[in-house]
Amino acid sequence: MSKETILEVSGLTKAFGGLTAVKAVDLTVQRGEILGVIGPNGAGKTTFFNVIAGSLPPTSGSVRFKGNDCTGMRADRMARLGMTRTFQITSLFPALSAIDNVRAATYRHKKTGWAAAILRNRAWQDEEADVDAEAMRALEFVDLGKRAHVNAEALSYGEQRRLEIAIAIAAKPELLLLDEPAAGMNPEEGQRLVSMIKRIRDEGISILLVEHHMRVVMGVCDRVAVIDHGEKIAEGKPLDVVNDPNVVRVYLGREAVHA
Ligand SMILES: Nc1ncnc2c1ncn2[C@@H]1O[C@H](COP(=O)(O)OP(=O)(O)OP(=O)(O)O)[C@@H](O)[C@H]1O
Repeated sequence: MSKETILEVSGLTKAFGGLTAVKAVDLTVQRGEILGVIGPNGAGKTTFFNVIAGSLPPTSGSVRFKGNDCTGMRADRMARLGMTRTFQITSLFPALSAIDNVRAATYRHKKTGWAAAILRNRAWQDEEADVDAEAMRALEFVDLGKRAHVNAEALSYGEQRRLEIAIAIAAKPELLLLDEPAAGMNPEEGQRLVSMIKRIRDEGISILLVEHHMRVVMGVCDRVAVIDHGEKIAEGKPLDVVNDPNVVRVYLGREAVHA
């Protein structure tokens, strides 16, 4: 593994009974890059993402993060190592404010235990102030600073999706895994998302992005890997990949490659 490599996925395979959704996929993410994984409906993107993120155990293959074998490691342990993922909106607490949603997630990474929380000692108070400041910084980063005290259920769809990202970056990851962040977004929200993802990378966070929307992938990724029927069929710079005959063939008849 080169010293620039932050994530190395080797021979990753996931079978559900007789159906192999991910077939021996190799992939690396270099530190500081935005890598996109695309593919048509049912190609295996979500399964691939969930296996890397520790939400599904692989059938075979390995996932190494910063040189550590973290194959099948639970998401909370991965977060402590520096790799966080976004969850779908369903994981938000609807009746909690945006900032309390971020705080709730941040508590998982706190150093002081429950005893300190009961005693409300100095260490606990210091950490409370840190959590508040970090949560607000994360919200401001995704342009939700002014909506911090609005309940998650009252946020617009696009705002809820940005809140998911705030929750993931509040943990201060070195690698962020984004699960179809543009799903359901209108073009304006998609454009906003693209600049936000670039800003996150400019903070020094590497990004693996699984995404269906070609426009978002083209606008933001340094490199793209294409999955079809669970196999990686192409990999390279976005413009090279969309002109790859294999990719054109896979997308033809299903959706426009440049859409
Ligand atoms: N838990 C599961 N049990 C059985 N089959 C599954 C399961 N999850 C996914 N599959 C199957 O694995 C294949 C890949 O699905 P997956 O959701 O990973 O694709 P995808 O590329 O993310 O698709 P989409 O873009 O539509 O979300 C599909 O044939 C799907 O039906």
